[in-house]
Amino acid sequence: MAVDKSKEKLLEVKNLKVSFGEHRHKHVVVNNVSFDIYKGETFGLVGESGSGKTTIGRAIIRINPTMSGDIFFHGQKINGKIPKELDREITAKIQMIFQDPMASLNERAKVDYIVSEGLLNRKVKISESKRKELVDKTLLDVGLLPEFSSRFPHEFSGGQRQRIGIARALIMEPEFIIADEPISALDVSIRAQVLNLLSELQKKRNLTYLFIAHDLSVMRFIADRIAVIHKGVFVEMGETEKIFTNPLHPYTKALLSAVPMPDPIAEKKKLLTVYDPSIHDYSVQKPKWVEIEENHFVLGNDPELEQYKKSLQ
Ligand SMILES: Nc1ncnc2c1ncn2[C@@H]1O[C@H](COP(=O)(O)OP(=O)(O)OP(=O)(O)O)[C@@H](O)[C@H]1O
Repeated sequence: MAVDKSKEKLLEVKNLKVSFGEHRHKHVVVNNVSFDIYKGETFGLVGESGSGKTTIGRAIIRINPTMSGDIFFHGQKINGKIPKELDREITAKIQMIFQDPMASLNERAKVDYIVSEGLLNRKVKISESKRKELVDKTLLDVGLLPEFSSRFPHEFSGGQRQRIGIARALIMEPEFIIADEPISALDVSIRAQVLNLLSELQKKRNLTYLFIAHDLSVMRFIADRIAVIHKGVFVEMGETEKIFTNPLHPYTKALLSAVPMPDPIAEKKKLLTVYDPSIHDYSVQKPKWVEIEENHFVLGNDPELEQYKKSLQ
């Protein structure tokens, strides 16, 4: 899907910085990141382990405080101090699906409770019969049977548990879902099913996704646009097919050439052999983030940008 700029910008992230630690121990892990996500699209974040992808997701959902920059949802600022009413609204409208369905579900609670926990915490209560009806419907929507609601998480397979995680998000009727490596902890044989489920739900419910993954083949399948992040900084952003067929930044090229490995440390080591950040000489001029062609952004200093431009001709 090409970017349709006439569509509403659902989420706008402007010059976002996130840091951890205090004073001398402070380290910035997301540095000056800007992007928009249009309603109905899937925006992918790719980059190696530790590059800051999850931190961005958690900043949007207000788990991580932001150091500077702005995040807007439907044009309303949602980071920093915000009115209670807005906080409540976005708590429902923005949901997250987590990587590890084995760790993210409360083992001692039944599916019925897990799936409707968000509803129970809401200010406006719904009737018990309506709640049950919603749980049943949502379970069906994610391909599970309503009678599963009286069971405990350990009675399910990894794929089914991830479906429970998806149901828990969906029941809140969100508009925007942050899917943080939602299939990477699953058995290879069922990854496609869960990915297809997410695609179907997106169409049926007009959902917008921020999809975080380090596996590029997954990204190519699911994302309309992607941003490539390296050490907390965006190095390239554009339509997925364009990035795959015409990567400009050397880090993007390195990512595309490296086959993903299950062990993040091994993957990092391998990437280091194909991408050496010291190739960039930023001592004279700091790199700029520019739109090198329509909807295609890249980071570079003037000589690099010149070279990228030439390679597009
Ligand atoms: N709560 C925290 N306190 C301190 N440092 C943190 C915290 N959360 C994340 N970090 C650090 O921030 C950096 C970015 O981490 P983040 O989890 O966002 O990366 P990621 O790209 O999502 O990686 P992964 O794919 O491994 O989840 C890492 O160096 C990490 O150690």
